[in-house]
Amino acid sequence: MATRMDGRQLAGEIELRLQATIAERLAAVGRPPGLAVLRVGDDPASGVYVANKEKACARVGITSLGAHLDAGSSATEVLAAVQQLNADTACDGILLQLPLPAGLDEGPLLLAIDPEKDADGLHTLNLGRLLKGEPGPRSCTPAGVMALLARHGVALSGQRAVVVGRSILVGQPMALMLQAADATVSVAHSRTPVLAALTRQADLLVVAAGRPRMIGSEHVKPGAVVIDVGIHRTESGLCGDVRFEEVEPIASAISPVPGGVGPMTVTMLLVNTVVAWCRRAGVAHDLGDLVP
Ligand SMILES: Nc1nc(=O)c2c([nH]1)NC[C@@H]1CN(c3ccc(C(=O)N[C@@H](CCC(=O)O)C(=O)O)cc3)C=[N+]21
Repeated sequence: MATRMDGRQLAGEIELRLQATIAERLAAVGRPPGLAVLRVGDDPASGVYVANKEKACARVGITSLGAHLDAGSSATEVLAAVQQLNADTACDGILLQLPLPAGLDEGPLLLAIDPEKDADGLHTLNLGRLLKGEPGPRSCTPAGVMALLARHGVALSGQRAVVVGRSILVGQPMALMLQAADATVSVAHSRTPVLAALTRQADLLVVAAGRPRMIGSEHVKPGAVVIDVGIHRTESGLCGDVRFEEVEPIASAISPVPGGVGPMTVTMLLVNTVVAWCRRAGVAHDLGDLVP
């Protein structure tokens, strides 16, 4: 039976660290950290995530500077909101909640975010920093996966890792972070021939394909570590990209949905915000084990 990789537990522990980091530096900086979640329209799933992020901010002492524009907003209006947050000295982190309503192109809007306030790590400059191994905010979901692996003592050097999914949000930065940790990484996607033949070679399997319950026992080498990044709302509740009940008996460790990667994503967003707050104030932080 596999070890369950409990993201809620680890997220809670990191939140305690953030709380202490903030409290110890509050006098030196002179104001609390601020995180703006910029939401456009009313995607119902986004509503839940935004609410989770705001609650987490309140727990650790980050001020939420939420901005909610209506679904019919023009690109110019969203851009103006981003620029206002860039200029706001009380704002250390900006997250543009995706997906945007149809008709709004996320590309130029993500590029408009001040890279030093890019709490999501999705700006081209920060993706480039990751590619080159330079410090900077890292994409929250893959950074959360790395923290979960470290916490469970999963050694990556010399291991074969397979990432299923090649999105800019998760798959691509995940592959780069695993390579930086000396894993040998393959990236599979919807056009990969004989997916199971590849995934069965993996010592570490990270599934971020966005297809409910697509990965089963036939895809997994006995003893592998399996990370499920998917989250889907179905009639029978939340599920991931992995058939948990099928894979758990053969894996050595597995992250559940919910309670695995999701809470870690939120926590890494807070970490990026607190690190940016320290950097902008010229104060040292103690979170270097979580983001470079
Ligand atoms: N710019 C941007 N950055 C994101 O990081 C981003 C985004 N847009 N758009 C949507 C996705 C999705 N996402 C999640 C965050 C938290 C949970 C989370 O807290 N999940 C809990 C349960 C949540 C529930 O109960 O519904 C868990 O897995 O245990 C899930 C998913 C961030 N995303």
